[in-house]
Amino acid sequence: MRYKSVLLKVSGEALMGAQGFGIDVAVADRIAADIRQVRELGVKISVVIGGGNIFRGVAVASKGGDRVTGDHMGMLATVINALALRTSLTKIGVDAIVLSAIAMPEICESFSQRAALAHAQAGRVVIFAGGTGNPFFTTDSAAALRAAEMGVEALFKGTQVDGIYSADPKIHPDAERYETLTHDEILRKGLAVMDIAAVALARENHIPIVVFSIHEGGEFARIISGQGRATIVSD
Ligand SMILES: Nc1ncnc2c1ncn2[C@@H]1O[C@H](COP(=O)(O)OP(=O)(O)O)[C@@H](O)[C@H]1O
Ligand SMILES: O=c1ccn([C@@H]2O[C@H](COP(=O)(O)OP(=O)(O)O)[C@@H](O)[C@H]2O)c(=O)[nH]1
Repeated sequence: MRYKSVLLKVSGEALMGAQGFGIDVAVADRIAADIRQVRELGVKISVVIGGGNIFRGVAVASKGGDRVTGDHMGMLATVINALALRTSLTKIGVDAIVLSAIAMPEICESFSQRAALAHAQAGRVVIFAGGTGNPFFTTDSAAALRAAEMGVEALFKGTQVDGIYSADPKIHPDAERYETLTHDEILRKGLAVMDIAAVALARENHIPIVVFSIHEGGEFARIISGQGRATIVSD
């Protein structure tokens, strides 16, 4: 096994499936099954979940609304997604817990590094909700931050595309796909698959980033086992 402990960033958009908004339970169930498969390989997993399927702060700001309020709404969206993923995991017998960066004790536990490490040690899949808890950040940055706090061996970004390309492959179908890159190359070439703050934080903490398609069932386990299709970023 290439890694023994990883953090998986699940894009909010992935959860909406073909319906274009919200949560497709069948997709959440499939992602949960992928997580269970990797867990069965003996890998410790924690998860940061996005919120873009429900709300993005920039969408409010671009229509003349207040960015900070928009970001608060976006962070709340990640909590909704985290609860859905926990439900899907619990249903298939995987013990999972949601820790939120924004306190909402009636709904889930609040994040602390201590609690997160204790739950992981107890064998639970820890789902981090609420992003970093601060506006003007993204859940990619939250993923790099939690990856550093959990001391994992790699940050897996499960997204809409199967790796990092020389340009956005959705806009430029002829873009070249990279097998490997360094953090520096992503920043230097301005590759937009992950935000700059997230890549810089991962670089500083020497955390490899693995970008792969979350839409391919079983791909997470294949990559962990050294197969599959992904771009691996390391220093
Ligand atoms: N150089 C690039 N390589 C790969 N994907 C890119 C690149 N530039 C832009 N993208 C786009 O970035 C998207 C992933 O970023 P983002 O929308 O933040 O995803 P997520 O919702 O998974 O966090 C991909 O769906 C892809 O269309
Ligand atoms: O630390 C964070 C993480 C997220 N957000 C807000 O939550 C939204 C949803 O997160 P993101 O866009 O990262 O989700 P994804 O792209 O993974 O679906 C963002 O647009 C921001 O408005 C935020 O304010 N701070």
